[in-house]
Amino acid sequence: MDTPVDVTTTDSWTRLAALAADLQPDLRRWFAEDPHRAEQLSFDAADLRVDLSKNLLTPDVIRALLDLADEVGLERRRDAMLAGEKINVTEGRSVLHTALRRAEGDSLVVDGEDVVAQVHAELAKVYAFADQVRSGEWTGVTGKRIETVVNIGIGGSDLGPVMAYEALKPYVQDGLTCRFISNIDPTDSAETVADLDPETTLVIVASKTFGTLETLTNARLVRSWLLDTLASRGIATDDAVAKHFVAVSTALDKVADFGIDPENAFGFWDWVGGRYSVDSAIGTSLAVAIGPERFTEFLAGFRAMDEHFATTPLGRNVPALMGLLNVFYTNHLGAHSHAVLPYAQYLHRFPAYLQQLTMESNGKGVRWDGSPVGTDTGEIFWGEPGTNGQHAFYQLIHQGTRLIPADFIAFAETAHPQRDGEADVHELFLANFFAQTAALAFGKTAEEVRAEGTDEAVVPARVFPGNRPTTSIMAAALTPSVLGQLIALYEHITFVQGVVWGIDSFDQWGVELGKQLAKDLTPAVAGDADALAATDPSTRALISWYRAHRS
Ligand SMILES: O=P(O)(O)OC[C@H]1O[C@](O)(CO)[C@@H](O)[C@@H]1O
Repeated sequence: MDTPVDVTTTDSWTRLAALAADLQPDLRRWFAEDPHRAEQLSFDAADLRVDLSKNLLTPDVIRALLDLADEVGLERRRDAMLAGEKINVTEGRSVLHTALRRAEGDSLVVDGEDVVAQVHAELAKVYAFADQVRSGEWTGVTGKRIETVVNIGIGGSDLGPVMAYEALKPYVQDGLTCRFISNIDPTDSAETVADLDPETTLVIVASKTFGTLETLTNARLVRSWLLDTLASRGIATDDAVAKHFVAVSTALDKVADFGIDPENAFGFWDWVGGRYSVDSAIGTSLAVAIGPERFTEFLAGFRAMDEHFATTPLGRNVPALMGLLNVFYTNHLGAHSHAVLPYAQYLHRFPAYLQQLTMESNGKGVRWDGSPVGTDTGEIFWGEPGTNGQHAFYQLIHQGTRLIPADFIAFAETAHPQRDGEADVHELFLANFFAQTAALAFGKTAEEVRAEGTDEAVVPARVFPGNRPTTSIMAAALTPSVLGQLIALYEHITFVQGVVWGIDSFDQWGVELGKQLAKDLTPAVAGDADALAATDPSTRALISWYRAHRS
């Protein structure tokens, strides 16, 4: 195991701290003094156009960030990940989500297995299944074709599939719909199946471990709903589970224990983290919805970004630059959170997806060798689609006291071109996208406010300080390939930050204690007096209050 570099002891870290202390952000002046700024800080990464010029970047800061990458061995660690070295040290695993999108015929041998060949063998099974469902060859017990696919999973087994399904709605086959159940709140499953016909419903139970309480509970609830409803119609249910349930997991033995025929199960591998798995068989619901051809394009998009990340010199390498920049904001300029603002309604679940990707990956307090990190790690990712956010929280980004770097994402084309009189509505939308980053960067001075004849008493309230950093990401259209590119971009940004901080971005031990305690507390919640007595005073009082108030 490599010893992580303590980033705070590097020369470039010290230089960055000094640069940050002396930094007098002035985007108006920086653009005025350098007519090439926009062009020099805009990059192409696969089909994405990424403009970093409205960030608080100076040539000295860029140089120091690139030196930092050097000092922490970013390229070496990237190459180690891509080659399948066991860089997930706390779990002793390789980190090979990039192998999920390697081209057919490529080869990558890890522990004696060609993982790319394994990936394509499993993809072929997923595609054959998707084709059967889409063509109507796969039917339910009464011979009806499938109209609704219900994916039951949580975390990475839910957020990726639901986000991508929502993003790619225009590509979904007519007559097919996907729904998603994740929460153990019984409301989620009850509401989701309430108006479904079990005869035309297919359930995908998606769980890497097949041991997740929420997913298995929901799967049992939906199985009971399906069997009971069929039985109430006088339909024999002997084959119902086989016809209406399939599974995706790395634990195919547990799938069989649940009662799902392993023939109807799609596998993946422990070298894929849950939050990095939407492009594995975990994306089966998406593959059914958009079809194998589009799913292949989705994977090709990831691959194009992987190639950019793997081969582009760091000075033009977009995930590297964005990851390094995020470190600068977090550790040297005091930013705590990061907004992601897609100007695309179809990306409305993208911020939620990124929350798991970035915060489960980089919310760590020790390095991969167990030593404490000497600096802040992890950013709090959040966001909503534009323009909804503009009328809700942008006030704080424009005029608040906190520094909130923001990524704006937009597409040249819309799936729904419409006119409102003379106006092209997509252009009205894009005008907002362009306006917001300009307003955040350049602000409005007191003189400009006064020049509008504003009453002096309210001038301060109407000043926009500007110098609020943004990154603009654009693509021609939100296609399956472009979505894959966007996801891979953020996967690699997350990786870069993790390398700088010296942490294992691929474990998630921080979720375990709560799970364990929930299990331990279940008897107390159900009324076991001894179990209740063993809890702490606050928890005991809360559970007692609950027991006194339940109906
Ligand atoms: O796919 P599984 O094994 O059900 O896990 C679901 C999610 O739970 C977590 O392990 C966190 O508890 C995530 O990392 C994961 O995506």
